Amino acid sequence: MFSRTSLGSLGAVVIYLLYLSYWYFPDNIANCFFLLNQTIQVGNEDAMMHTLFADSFATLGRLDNVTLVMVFHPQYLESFLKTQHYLLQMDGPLPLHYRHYIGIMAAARHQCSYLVNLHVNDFLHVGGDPKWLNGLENAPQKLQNLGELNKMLAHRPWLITKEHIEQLLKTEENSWSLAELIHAVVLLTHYHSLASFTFGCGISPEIDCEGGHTFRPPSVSNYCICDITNGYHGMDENQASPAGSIPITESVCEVEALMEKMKQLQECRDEEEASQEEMATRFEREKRESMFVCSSEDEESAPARDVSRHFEDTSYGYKDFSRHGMHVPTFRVQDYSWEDHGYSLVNRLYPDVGQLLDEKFHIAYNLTYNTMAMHKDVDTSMLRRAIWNYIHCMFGIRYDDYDYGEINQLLDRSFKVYIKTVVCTPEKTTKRMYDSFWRQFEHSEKVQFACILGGTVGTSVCYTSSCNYPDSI
Ligand SMILES: CC(C)C[C@H](N)C(=O)O
Repeated sequence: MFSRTSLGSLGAVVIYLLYLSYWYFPDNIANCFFLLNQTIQVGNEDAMMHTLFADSFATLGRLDNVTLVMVFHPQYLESFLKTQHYLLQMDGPLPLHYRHYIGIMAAARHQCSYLVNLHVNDFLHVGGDPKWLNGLENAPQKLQNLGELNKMLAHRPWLITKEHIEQLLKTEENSWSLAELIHAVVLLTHYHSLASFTFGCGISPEIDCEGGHTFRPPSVSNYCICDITNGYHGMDENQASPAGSIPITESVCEVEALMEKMKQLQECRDEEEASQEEMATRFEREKRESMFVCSSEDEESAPARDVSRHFEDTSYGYKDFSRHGMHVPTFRVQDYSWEDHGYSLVNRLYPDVGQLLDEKFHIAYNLTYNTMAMHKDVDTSMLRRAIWNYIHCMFGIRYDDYDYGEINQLLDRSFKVYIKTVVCTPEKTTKRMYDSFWRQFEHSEKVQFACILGGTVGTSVCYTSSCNYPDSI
């Protein structure tokens, strides 16, 4: 997949650089919501991790913070990098500068200046016209036409209709071919979900990028500098207990209580089965309630000026829809599924990508170490499924055979606030939200959860967009 030229020596250079940075910045690497060097042993002998770092470096020409955080889950990272490499660098319908520009448009839609900046550099590097970076109105009409789809995919994918797709294919002069459009849709969704991952883990810019000076000055040594950029300006009630305002002893019990609930639900599952009507009602209830989940920090804010120029209609977001009491239609997964619709459509028009995405979704869904915080040998499938289905539920996607009553038992409010924010308004995620759920879980488990989020966001948009393509294709 990756260029293997001198990969061995390149790998050695990367590891050496990492080793150096480890010694240069002890305790100060605040690349995300937690300190990486406390949790990842960069110098350990994990061969897969080394290979991944080297591959990532060879492909991207740098080792970015997304890779450093995602490497907690090497299997997922490998699949993620492979997909991204394919989308950005391998033969494909769209020219290279278009691909990066679409990445910019998608990341900007979620106000993710971290990803925007990365792709601005790449865009220029592959010969993109700097004028386009002054705003979407300076880009070719063909890309401007994609703005509407970008907006809907990011915020309300269920509103996309066959007409939206046809429009793009038909606009005579600036029309998209089907293959180009599929490439664009996959890029858009890839970057929408990566924006969720980035904000969900609080990933900050690399040291050499704008805003990337992440050293912690001694005066603010009790919290990570990225709090400042997230609007968390000082000490608060959480200070006494790093895990949140609930004392640590209580949050330890939370893990046990959650495990106990999982056990009870398993027993109930074996005993009684709710009727079809009851199951449908439970889904609708959960979907309705999910619209009203919001955090106390949820305020209106205008998108950062420098990022908003890459898209139009800045006021359009997920929130408008819930505030105005609009309705998210229900899609039964039996009628609209990635397996039956998305996968084959993507594969037909952009060979291999369907396969790569499918693999990524499967890894995200099935990834387990059978741990829950300090507990080992736990079957976590029930919890992971609740998370997966809850996210789909927010997008109106229903699994007939799933009892949505389980969600309320397993996911508490602070957890739902975090999920909802990361999925629907990722730019509003704060360190406080990150800290206040699953207080005793490992950071790697929270990152794992962010991978699941990425997987499901991608799947959701595929579900809803794949069914709207013209019959003729
Ligand atoms: C997301 C986490 C609860 C997953 C868990 N650590 C597992 O290995 O399955």
